[in-house]
Amino acid sequence: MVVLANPSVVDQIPLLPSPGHRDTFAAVPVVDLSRPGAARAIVDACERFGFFKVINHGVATATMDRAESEAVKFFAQAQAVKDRAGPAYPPFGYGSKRIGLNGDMGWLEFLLLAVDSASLSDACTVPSSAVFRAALNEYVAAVRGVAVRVLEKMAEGLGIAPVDALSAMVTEQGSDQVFRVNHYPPCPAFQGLGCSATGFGEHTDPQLISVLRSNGTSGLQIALRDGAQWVSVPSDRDAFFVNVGDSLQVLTNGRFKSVKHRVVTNSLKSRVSFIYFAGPSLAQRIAPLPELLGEGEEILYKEFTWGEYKKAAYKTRLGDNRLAQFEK
Ligand SMILES: C=C1C[C@]23C[C@@]1(O)CC[C@H]2[C@@]12CC[C@H](O)[C@@](C)(C(=O)O1)[C@H]2[C@@H]3C(=O)O
Ligand SMILES: O=C(O)CCC(=O)C(=O)O
Ligand SMILES: [Fe+2]
Repeated sequence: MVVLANPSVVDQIPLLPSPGHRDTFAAVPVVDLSRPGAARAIVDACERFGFFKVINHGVATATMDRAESEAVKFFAQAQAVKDRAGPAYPPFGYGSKRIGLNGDMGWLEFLLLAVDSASLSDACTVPSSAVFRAALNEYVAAVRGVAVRVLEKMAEGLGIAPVDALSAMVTEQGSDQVFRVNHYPPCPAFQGLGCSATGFGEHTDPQLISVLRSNGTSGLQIALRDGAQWVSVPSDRDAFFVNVGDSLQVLTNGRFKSVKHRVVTNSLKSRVSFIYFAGPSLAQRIAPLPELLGEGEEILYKEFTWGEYKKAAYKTRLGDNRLAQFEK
């Protein structure tokens, strides 16, 4: 007989097939940010998968380790203490199991935080520990630097001038940057049954790009062939993983794919991930960049601002196709 750890809660979380060795995505595109071919490699990966791994990014291991160990300490606190840092919605803070406001549930707890310029927004006092905050601020400044370099290389690879054509959307005053720390505790309830609890259900990220770093526990999966196949991304705690978001799909008129991804929980090990979501200012117009349109190329999307898209996105469920309502 299988005894569920806490049936009332686990029962509300959808199940996914447990990943097997054959699902491993060994061919994750790897972009070496220190090499001249990076720009071309980024464009190629964004066209093929909307996803790639970044190595030789220059971020100190100590910066990543410090942020991770402080996050582990935060999540190890008593539930009542963590709840004082919540709720996550609206608009920022600690949350557990509920993702968004529309009924999505996952086997995780998280901190959802606003970023102003290159550090956590002072308007949000969570997390309150000065040591944790300092560690996250150092990490956020570094990962934002990686996002900016990736967007610069992307512009170069796409042949768009100036070099900051894309990155300026993130560095300009008022850009809408979000930082998320996810903790997926082990979920042994379904061990041996061929299924696992969903950590974070399938979705695309609405922003331009997201830059993810996790501890050594795998769980992230991406969809290939328009969702026909799910593959597991081998974890690499020294690398960053970049997702193309919906807004970048629109700016490139569908040339770059906003990648569907999800997280499957591990029955024995906990996963800790940091995700920096690079969004533009609310007023930023999101429409295919004229420089990227071929002669006579059909424009696939109605025009909108990031603010309009974000508002619409927050009314949707996680797995919804949020861009559908903006297609022509
Ligand atoms: C169900 C939801 C959670 C989300 C807002 C939404 O209504 C649809 C988009 C979701 C998402 C996915 C990527 C990021 O984790 C996130 C912060 C974002 O910008 O869009 C989440 C939203 C959230 O958790 O608030
Ligand atoms: O935690 C992860 O590894 C991915 C989570 C994610 O996709 C998200 O927070 O949008
Ligand atoms: Fe995501």
